[in-house]
Amino acid sequence: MTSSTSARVEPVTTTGSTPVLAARTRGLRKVYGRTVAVDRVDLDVPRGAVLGMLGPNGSGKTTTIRMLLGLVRPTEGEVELLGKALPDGVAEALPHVGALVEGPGFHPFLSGRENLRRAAAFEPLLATGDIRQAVEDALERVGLAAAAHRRYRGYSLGMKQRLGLAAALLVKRKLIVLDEPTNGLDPAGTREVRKVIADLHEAGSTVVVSSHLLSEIEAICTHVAVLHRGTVVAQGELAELLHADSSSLLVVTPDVDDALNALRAGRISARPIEEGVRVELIGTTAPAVLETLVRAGVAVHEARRHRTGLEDLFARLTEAEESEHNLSAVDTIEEGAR
Ligand SMILES: Nc1ncnc2c1ncn2[C@@H]1O[C@H](COP(=O)(O)OP(=O)(O)OP(=O)(O)O)[C@@H](O)[C@H]1O
Repeated sequence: MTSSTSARVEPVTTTGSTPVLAARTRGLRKVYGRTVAVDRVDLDVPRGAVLGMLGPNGSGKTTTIRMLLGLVRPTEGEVELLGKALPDGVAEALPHVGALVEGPGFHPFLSGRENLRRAAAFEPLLATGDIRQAVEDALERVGLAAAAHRRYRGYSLGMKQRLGLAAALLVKRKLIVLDEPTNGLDPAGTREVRKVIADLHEAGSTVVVSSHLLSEIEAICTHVAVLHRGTVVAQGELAELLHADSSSLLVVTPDVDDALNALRAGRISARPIEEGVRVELIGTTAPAVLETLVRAGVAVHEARRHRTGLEDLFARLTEAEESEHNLSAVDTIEEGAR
């Protein structure tokens, strides 16, 4: 993980032995007029993973997902879906892929159940005789059975999301791609979606899920790809990225020399920083470090865990976005005042 404070964050990739990939992109780029929505994206989705695509609004998650599904043609680059190169392999790959993307195109005047039956009729892997049962099972799984008779037009955003998810679950898929699946859901709905994702993972499906919330990704994913301004700035196993650079404690103290002497006597590695000392938590714990310092009479004003690699990276990305947003808001106000 880089700790550079420059605007551009270097990509971090943590890969062990080469995994079998459910999806893969190379040099993916999409340009809309003057907007570069996605740029040089090399994404690896290991088979069996729950991969979270994490990024602030406008970072290119939806565009990447649309290209992954063959819904949008890349300006440049390659996409491989379940081992098939797009666009030629799309017909072969897609029946094994369930997707929830914006605007799934349900009919407003049909009920949730009728809409789902129509969607099921287009599923090549679903025999006509199995449609009714598959629809009822999917409605049940997403908690929509009681409202299935109501017209789609009257559904809340959360219910529309659930119906989209149900359509993705009509048959057992090798890969499920969900774009912001908890958007518009209340906490109970969010928990249900997480449960569905956990069940899919347990059943051996690969899941790609996008979110702008780190907490969301942390709760459900095994892998993560962080997007920023259309490029992947970090990807790999979530646990590895979270623990990268995480094992240190920042101790704020004016007694830097005493602190270093006491820690070194206790065979705890530490180095001076501007506000005190930074202690590596290798073979020791935060309470043991504090006890050592306090016993040595060091005045500890504050002690805090250093943010993990991923938390740190994501905070820097979103904070940078926010300050830019605020600046452009100021510009707009000044423009208006002229
Ligand atoms: N069809 C389009 N035409 C023009 N610009 C587009 C189009 N689709 C996306 N963009 C632009 O590309 C950039 C990336 O958008 P995208 O929707 O992929 O990001 P995102 O990370 O999914 O954002 P959000 O979380 O807000 O949905 C944005 O600047 C967006 O305005």
